[in-house]
Amino acid sequence: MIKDPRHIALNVLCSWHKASLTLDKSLENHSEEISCLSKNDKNLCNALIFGVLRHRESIDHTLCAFSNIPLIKIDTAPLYLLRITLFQILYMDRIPAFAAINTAVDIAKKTSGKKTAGFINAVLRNAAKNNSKITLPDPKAEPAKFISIQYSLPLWLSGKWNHAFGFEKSSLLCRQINTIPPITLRTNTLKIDRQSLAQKLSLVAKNIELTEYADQGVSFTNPSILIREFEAFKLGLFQIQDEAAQIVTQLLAPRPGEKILDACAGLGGKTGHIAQLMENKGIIIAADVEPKKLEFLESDAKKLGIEIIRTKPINLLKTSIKDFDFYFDRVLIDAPCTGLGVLRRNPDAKWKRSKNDIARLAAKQKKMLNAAANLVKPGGILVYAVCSCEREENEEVIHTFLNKRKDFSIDTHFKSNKYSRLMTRDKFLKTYPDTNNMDGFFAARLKRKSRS
Ligand SMILES: C[S@@+](CC[C@H](N)C(=O)[O-])C[C@H]1O[C@@H](n2cnc3c(N)ncnc32)[C@H](O)[C@@H]1O
Repeated sequence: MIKDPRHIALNVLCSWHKASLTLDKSLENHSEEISCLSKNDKNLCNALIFGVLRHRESIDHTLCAFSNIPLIKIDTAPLYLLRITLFQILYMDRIPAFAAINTAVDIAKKTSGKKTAGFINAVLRNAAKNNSKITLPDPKAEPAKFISIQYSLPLWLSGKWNHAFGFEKSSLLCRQINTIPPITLRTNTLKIDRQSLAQKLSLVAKNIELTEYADQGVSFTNPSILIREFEAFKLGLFQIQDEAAQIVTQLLAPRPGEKILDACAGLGGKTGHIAQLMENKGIIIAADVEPKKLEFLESDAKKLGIEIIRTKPINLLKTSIKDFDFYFDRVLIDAPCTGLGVLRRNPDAKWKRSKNDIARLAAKQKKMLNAAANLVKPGGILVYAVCSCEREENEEVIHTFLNKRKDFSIDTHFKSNKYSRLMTRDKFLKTYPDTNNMDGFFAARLKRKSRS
């Protein structure tokens, strides 16, 4: 079994790159090798994988200047080995350049042969010596290109953000996306209060803070052990969830005794929160097109002490009210989306998403919102949410919906002083990593007209 953290990082990145895998899946496929590493080596392996994915475009800009072979013609394994090693040289100060290069050459000999190892050695030594001479595009003349290289964003996306948000906001957003986010969780108030949980966490993590906008959130850094090994986790005292995701459920504002549909429940991050706000009284139907996710959700709900969830595998696009016994007081549709609002946590997505994905998912979101709307009772509430800041997946979905569905309107009467600063003038919830230090989310709270 491979024991070097750099070699394992290389394997994780190569299998992520070659197959249509998410980074999480690729990490899971290599979990046996990773679990045998010491704590320090695990941290290094993680830092290399995430670091390369965060800074890939900037690294490639430097590599291009020192490689006599165009990067597109270099095989995946040597290319990622170059990226991993250059990341260590440019962004980490704990490993001397010569040591990082020697290790890369050793790995290259094993994985790609002597000739490639020689090429890697030459490119890296040259890059280590001369990287300070590299220049960036002029931000005034080529703003999108500058953002793309300086902050490592694919050019199509830097162009889109520069157009949508302007140069300054895009730069701040990109800078924040490349930082390591705090870990945020939501207290399971069915079992413990937030203060007591924070106290327990202070034994195993640093920089414990109560979130400002989410009522039950706690954030922290530097866990001393894996989170799944926290005693509080094993006891079901919390669920990991970003502050923005918690606010979405606060916007739904479910009450005890109601009937709620979580139409895209996934692994149940928001379902658990709904149950808490309902004080474990009423009915929640947790639906998703992937039954495997619902199996996980069920076992997690048991651990959290929730008794009011019924799971239902459905394709929302092929569902009507006949598939349910009743209309719902509230429906949450946390729709499948590009995930471009959570690049800080999932930097792999920026290299796998494309412009077409935005259009394709926006079309699906419109259909799903319409289908979910048919399940809301007159006078009931429908919340649409996505973890993306793209207009096509945000306002455009809602405007298309409201143009067609005259039986719905934006619920302007809902008041929450606590997070009114996060609401736009049109009463949409919008969060950004740079301005709010949260994931980028969009949510709209809609109300179905009562029968007159
Ligand atoms: C953004 S995720 C939901 C995350 C979840 N609500 C949470 O907070 O953990 C979107 C979910 O929609 C589900 N989905 C995609 N297409 C669907 C469809 N046609 N019908 C029902 N669910 C669907 C996906 O399987 C995925 O779990």
